[in-house]
Amino acid sequence: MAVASDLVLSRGLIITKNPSISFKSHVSVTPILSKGCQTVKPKYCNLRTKAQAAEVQVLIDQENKHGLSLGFDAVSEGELREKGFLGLRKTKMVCTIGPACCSMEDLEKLAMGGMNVARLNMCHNTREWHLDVIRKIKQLNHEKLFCVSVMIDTEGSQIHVVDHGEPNSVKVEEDSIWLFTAIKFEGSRPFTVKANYAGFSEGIEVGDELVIDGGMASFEVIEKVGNDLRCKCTDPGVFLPRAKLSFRRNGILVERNHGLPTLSKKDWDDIEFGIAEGVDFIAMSFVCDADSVRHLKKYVSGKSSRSIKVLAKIENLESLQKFEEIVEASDGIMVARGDLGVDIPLEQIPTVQEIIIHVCRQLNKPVIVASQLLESMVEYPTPTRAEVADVSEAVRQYADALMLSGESAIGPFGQKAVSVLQMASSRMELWSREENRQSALCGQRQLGESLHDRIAEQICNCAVDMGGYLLLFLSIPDHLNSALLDFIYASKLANNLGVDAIFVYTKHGHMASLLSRNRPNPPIFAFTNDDSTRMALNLQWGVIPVLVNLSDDMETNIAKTIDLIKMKGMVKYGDAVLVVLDLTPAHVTSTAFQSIQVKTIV
Ligand SMILES: Nc1ncnc2c1ncn2[C@@H]1O[C@H](COP(=O)(O)OP(=O)(O)OP(=O)(O)O)[C@@H](O)[C@H]1O
Ligand SMILES: CC(=O)C(=O)O
Ligand SMILES: [K+]
Ligand SMILES: [Mg+2]
Repeated sequence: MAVASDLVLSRGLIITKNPSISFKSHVSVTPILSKGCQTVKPKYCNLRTKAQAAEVQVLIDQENKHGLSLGFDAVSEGELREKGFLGLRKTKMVCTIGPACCSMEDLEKLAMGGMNVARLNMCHNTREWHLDVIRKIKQLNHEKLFCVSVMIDTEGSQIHVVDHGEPNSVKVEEDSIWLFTAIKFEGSRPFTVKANYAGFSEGIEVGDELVIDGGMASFEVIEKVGNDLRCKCTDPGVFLPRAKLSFRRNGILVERNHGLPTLSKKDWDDIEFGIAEGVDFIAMSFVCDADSVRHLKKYVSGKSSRSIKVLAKIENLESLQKFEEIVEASDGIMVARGDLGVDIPLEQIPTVQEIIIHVCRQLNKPVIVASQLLESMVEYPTPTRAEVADVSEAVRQYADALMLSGESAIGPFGQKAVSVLQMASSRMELWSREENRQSALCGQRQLGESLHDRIAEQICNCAVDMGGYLLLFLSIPDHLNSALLDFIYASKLANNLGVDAIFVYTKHGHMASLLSRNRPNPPIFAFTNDDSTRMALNLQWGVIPVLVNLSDDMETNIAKTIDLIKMKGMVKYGDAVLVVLDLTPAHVTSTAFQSIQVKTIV
């Protein structure tokens, strides 16, 4: 670790003359080589001398005195130093936590690899197990300065297999006869399958088709005995544990809602538990309408003073049919391709995904693409080329986040899977930026050379562009319109001026999300004094949430945050920052305090 002559700053920053200094592999410890040594990353390490380091110390003291401190997470800080502003990954990563990655060490490795949100699927494991994982993540956030949000994903009401007589998968032979029942049986009983719900066969007729997991195997119903179904295999395959059952008549899905509520008693218990443990997101499985989402949102906001975001999972036909109203009612969406593929033909998934992502952006809701992104990595240490193409396509479509399921929960290569997501998304983001730049070049030629001239030019260009956007966003609720225009404007300005970063000061994260919605090239640093806003913004494309203590005097806040970031070596002389204000001091009632400024670091 550091030697006596090194200056150890806050948050693990060390100024050292020793280039061979070795650190425990912890990203928050960043050696900054002082004068006389080779500088590792000159662009972002502009702290060279002890005098400057002393200056930083003064600033940190000031920071403490004025109660203004920057809660940067260790991973973004490290990534920024290493790769610079434009190198920061924009697409967020959600990892499902399971037995393969629930130790403190494994969670830390996933966090260091860039996991933004940890997902707990309440279908599996015990309350104690979930509690243990949540506490570990909170402890890591606290002790190691990570910023990993926690999501619980409800079990929901769905017909699935609870027992097929074997611990693992079972082969299904052509023409074999099987009994599907809701009655529990002891030990192994060949050719018998227990479903989780007594009414699973309601409305089903002889001649209907019973499909396993959207096509893993198919049967014809040949006899109905009470609630049980006797079936003959027509398309051989395999039963996996927890396989899902659906029914088709003349090739069309038999839609049945079984009278089951979207949230069962167990789901409500899990939600209570999540609220009590301070989770950041609740993902609602098998949503069928907007009302259930509104109901849960209202319930949660009445129960918790923190803002907990409710995400609706689009994973059945009903949710697909009403998805616009569901998107509007929710705080975000998950394209749950696993179960969706049980309800709709697989070939429709890619277009459905693209449409959902598009609508989510239109309505300004973050969207996660989930399931089977790197499925082969549950078993193998490298992905298939097709999987990398799928990940890249989701990134190109500008999804906010990508999710790993079994790849991290049960697979031995979870960290590798995270790094594949990281590399594939960074690569595609770079490509998309280049593509956008090329298409922008086909339009107006940039005339101005100085920043001042470019600002004047861009104001005029953006005013024209805004006309086009107005048409595009007519379907957006009225209350969003005026704010939207400001932030479309800000994002376009940021892209066209080539600023290095956008700083937005925000309480509830709304303006940060409006900026993110426009997918600007520079990263969006969202400074907020609300911890739950910070954790919620973790899911949004291109947003790096930073916890900060803000005073009522915004100009001083801006000056101080820029100073602190500069002294931390994260911006350098000449960098241009677009500063967007969305914090109206308590004593001001108008929105006149919303502003956009371009600041050059001096
Ligand atoms: N906490 C856990 N304990 C044990 N196994 C888990 C856990 N979480 C996930 N898994 C396993 O990882 C695999 C993928 O997990 P995941 O929960 O994402 O499945 P899913 O079926 O796509 O989700 P959902 O049930 O919400 O549709 C499953 O095979 C599941 O058995
Ligand atoms: C993630 C999930 O629930 C699904 O894909 O079905
Ligand atoms: K679930
Ligand atoms: Mg599902």
